[in-house]
Amino acid sequence: MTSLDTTAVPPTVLARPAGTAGTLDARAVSAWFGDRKVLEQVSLLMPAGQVTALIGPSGCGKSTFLRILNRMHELIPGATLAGEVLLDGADIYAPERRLTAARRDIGMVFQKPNPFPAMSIYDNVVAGLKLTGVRASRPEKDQLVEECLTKAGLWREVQDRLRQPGGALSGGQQQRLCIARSLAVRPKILLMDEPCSALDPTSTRRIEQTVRELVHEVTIVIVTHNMQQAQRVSDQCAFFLAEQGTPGAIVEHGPTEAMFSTPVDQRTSDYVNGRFG
Ligand SMILES: Nc1ncnc2c1ncn2[C@@H]1O[C@H](COP(=O)(O)OP(=O)(O)OP(=O)(O)O)[C@@H](O)[C@H]1O
Repeated sequence: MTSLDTTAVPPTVLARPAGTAGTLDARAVSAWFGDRKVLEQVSLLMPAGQVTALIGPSGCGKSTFLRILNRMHELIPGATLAGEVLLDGADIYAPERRLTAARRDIGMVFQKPNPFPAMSIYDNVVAGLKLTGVRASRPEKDQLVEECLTKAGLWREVQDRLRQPGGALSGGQQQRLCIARSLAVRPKILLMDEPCSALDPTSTRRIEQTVRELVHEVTIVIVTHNMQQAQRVSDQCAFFLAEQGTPGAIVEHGPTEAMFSTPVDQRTSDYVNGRFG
C-alpha cells in the first residue's frame, strides 16, 4: 500500500456523518418466484429525506418490492428480478457493488421486532457494526449507542439498564431497539415492513413519531396496511394492486395528501376509502 492508496483502507462507518439521507430510484422492477411473476415494471422515485408509504391489498407485492430495495429478494430460492434500483444514482445490483455495501446503506426493520433476545440492549445496538466489518473503540461505541437509542426514542427508558437483555423489553421497545440497531451503521435509507402491526396503539404512535423525527437524516420507505398511519407518517404514497391473478403494479403514486383527498384512479379512491382490501 502506498501513501496515496486510500482505497485500501475502508472508511469507518463512524466517520460517516449522520444526516446523509439518500435517494432511491426503482426503475422498471419486475419480480418472479419461480416462473410466477409477482411484480410488473414497478418504477418509483423515493426522494431523500421523505417518507414513502407503500399501500395496497394483501399479496400485491409490497414486501417483495421492499426486499428488492435492499437485495434481500435474491436470497429467496427461485426468486429473480429485472430492472434497476439506483441509490443516489448508482445501481445497487451492479456487479462490482458488494452486497454488504447495499445492506449497510439500506437498513431494514421487520414486522415482528427481532432483537437478539439474549444479547444486551447495548450489544444489540452495536451488533450491526460487526456484521458489516466495522471496528469501533469503546468510547465510539458508547457514543453511538446513546445517539442511536436517543434517535429511536428509547434512550431515556433504557439508559440505566443497557446491560439487560434486549428480549426483556416490551414489544414496542424492542421495535425501537431494532430501529436503533439499524441506525448504528448510519444507513442512507431505512425500509420498514409493517413495523407497527404487532404493536399496541401507544407503541404505534411512538414509532410513528420516531419515523417523522428520523426522516431528516434517513429516507424511509414503509409498508403499511393502516391508512391512517400512511396519512400520519408519509410524504408520498404508492398504491400497489395485483388484479385477478396479474402481477402487482403501481396504480398511482403521489403526495400523500392528494392520494387521499383527490386520487386520480377510481381503484385508489376505493382502496383508501376502505371499499376493498
Ligand atoms: N417466498 C415466496 N415464495 C413464493 N411466492 C411468494 C413468496 N413470497 C411472496 N410470494 C408471493 O408473491 C406475491 C406478493 O407477495 P408479497 O408478500 O410481496 O405481497 P404483500 O403486498 O407484501 O402482501 P401482505 O400485505 O399480505 O404482506 C404473493 O402472491 C405471494 O404469495
